[in-house]
Amino acid sequence: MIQTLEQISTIAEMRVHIKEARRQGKTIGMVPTMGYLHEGHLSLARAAKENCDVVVMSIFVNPLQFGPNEDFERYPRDIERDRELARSAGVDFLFTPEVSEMYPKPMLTNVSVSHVTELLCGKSRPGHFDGVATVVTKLFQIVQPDYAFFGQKDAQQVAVVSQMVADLSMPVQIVPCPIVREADGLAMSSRNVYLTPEEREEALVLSRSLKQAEAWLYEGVALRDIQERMIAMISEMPLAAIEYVEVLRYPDLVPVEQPTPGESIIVALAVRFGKTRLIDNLITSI
Ligand SMILES: Nc1ncnc2c1ncn2[C@@H]1O[C@H](COP(=O)(O)OP(=O)(O)OP(=O)(O)O)[C@@H](O)[C@H]1O
Ligand SMILES: CC(C)(CO)[C@@H](O)C(=O)[O-]
Ligand code: BAL
Repeated sequence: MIQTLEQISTIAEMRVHIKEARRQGKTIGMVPTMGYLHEGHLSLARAAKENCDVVVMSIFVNPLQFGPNEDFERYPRDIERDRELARSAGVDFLFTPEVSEMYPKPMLTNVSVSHVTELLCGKSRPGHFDGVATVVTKLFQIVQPDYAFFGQKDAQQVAVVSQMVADLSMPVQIVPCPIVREADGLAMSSRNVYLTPEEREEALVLSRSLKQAEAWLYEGVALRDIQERMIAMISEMPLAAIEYVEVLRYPDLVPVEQPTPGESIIVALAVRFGKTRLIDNLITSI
């Protein structure tokens, strides 16, 4: 069957299609993104297609989640290419609102999740997760998905959105999906295009250090020592500037001395290479 895709840019039109899908008793899967699609995004769309009758992908670079000195203006955008990739991954509706459609007036409402937002990216990007929680709430209100697919590359985002959905009894199931990597281990990210060849080469230390951390974890190395060894390993790269390396319990993001068997542990990092901020993580248990 030929996959067709409809691009929609207004909330009103999106609602018409959602209403019709619901009338036909179809299940709706949503994949929220900021576009400039890569295999990571497409893996979410395919997972949605396997599990839902109708797949809605949103592409919206959300100004609310960017700090004043961050890359909102220069965030990569290519809607023509994205449309074709989304279609080939089984997306039925591509929701691409302008900022003026999503925020026609100054926003006086803010959705804020506490605790799990107070460290890692939440600490280094103040207000970021308020912006995420607010726009995700709004997208869920518009699309009313039964399932929403998020990548574990943004593991803290999964923890924040899952907490929000549980706390506010939102009628949607969050489906976390595994990190997709390049053949050499670099986690796929739209921001990888910013990297110079030298920065990209050095950035391989991130996935390498996470693999090493996993081995140390199984050997019973203390979590604090794992953190210190990773910092030493990444610091050997002249172009790397570490924002954080943390080992915490997941998904509540609480520091623990040593993991107990079966308990999920996240090793999470954010490191800058030149102007590019990369994140990566590993979630595992002993
Ligand atoms: N490598 C990846 N593997 C799996 N999911 C991913 C990957 N990269 C992004 N995603 C997921 O895609 C969704 C949209 O993310 P987003 O559009 O911010 O892409 P991104 O590549 O993470 O961008 P950036 O790294 O520049 O923030 C999120 O749920 C995110 O976790
Ligand atoms: C979930 C999201 C689309 C909200 O803007 C964004 O944070 C992202 O792309 O991960
Ligand atoms: N994937 C997280 C979106 C952001 O960096 O703003």
